[in-house]
Amino acid sequence: MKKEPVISVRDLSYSFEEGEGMKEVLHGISIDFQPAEIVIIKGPSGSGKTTLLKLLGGLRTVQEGSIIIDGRALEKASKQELVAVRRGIGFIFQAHHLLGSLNVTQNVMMPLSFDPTLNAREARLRAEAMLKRVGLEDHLTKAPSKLSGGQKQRVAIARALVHNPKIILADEPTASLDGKTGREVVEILQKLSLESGATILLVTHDPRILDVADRLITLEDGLVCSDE
Ligand SMILES: Nc1ncnc2c1ncn2[C@@H]1O[C@H](COP(=O)(O)OP(=O)(O)OP(=O)(O)O)[C@@H](O)[C@H]1O
Repeated sequence: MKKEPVISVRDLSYSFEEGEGMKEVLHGISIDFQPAEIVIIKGPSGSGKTTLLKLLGGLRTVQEGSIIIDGRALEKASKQELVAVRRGIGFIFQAHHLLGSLNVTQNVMMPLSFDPTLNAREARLRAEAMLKRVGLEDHLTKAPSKLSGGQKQRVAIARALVHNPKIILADEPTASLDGKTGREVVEILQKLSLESGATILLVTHDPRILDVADRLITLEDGLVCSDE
């Protein structure tokens, strides 16, 4: 039996305003992503990787074509539905966007604040358990500014995964890290996705982490030029 894709993209095009006109940067992309797949999206600078990831995460509006996530078409979704889609996704970005005014555990608790079934104590215990899984049990009450780059990125991973998302979108998660630390961060991500069955889409230029992928997609000039 064929599995239902978690994300289905059809004939997706996207343009940015440029001067008086528009510049198309994605030209009719069609791809399916399956449950529990780890997919790396690579390609030259400017090929449209980040734009694609942002569209998939509901962070940009679909202009042309279709994106279906868990049966819901983003191009037809209301603002409220888009918020619900975004909350079901774990985002990890190069600049990890940790809040400096909150400690490590409080940062990881943030996505749980939308879950009405959890009280604050349960949310804290969940966040602490997640931080333990990424090896940060000794840093629970520290300010993010007191952590190394690799540790901050592990906090960002814990925060992205604490609400058990089915989809994790990561944009250059190892870009600011040295080779060894970058590798560790990606291996943690891989281990956690194997445990939870989440689909991971990871945009990267980092050749050292390509082997964690089940599937490698190359974008060039806004088109999928290989998918293997
Ligand atoms: N906010 C924006 N306004 C106008 N043009 C943009 C904007 N963001 C991206 N672009 C253009 O869209 C194209 C695709 O950009 P995108 O960031 O998706 O590429 P990328 O493959 O992720 O690049 P990189 O590897 O350098 O991050 C580029 O030509 C870029 O200049």
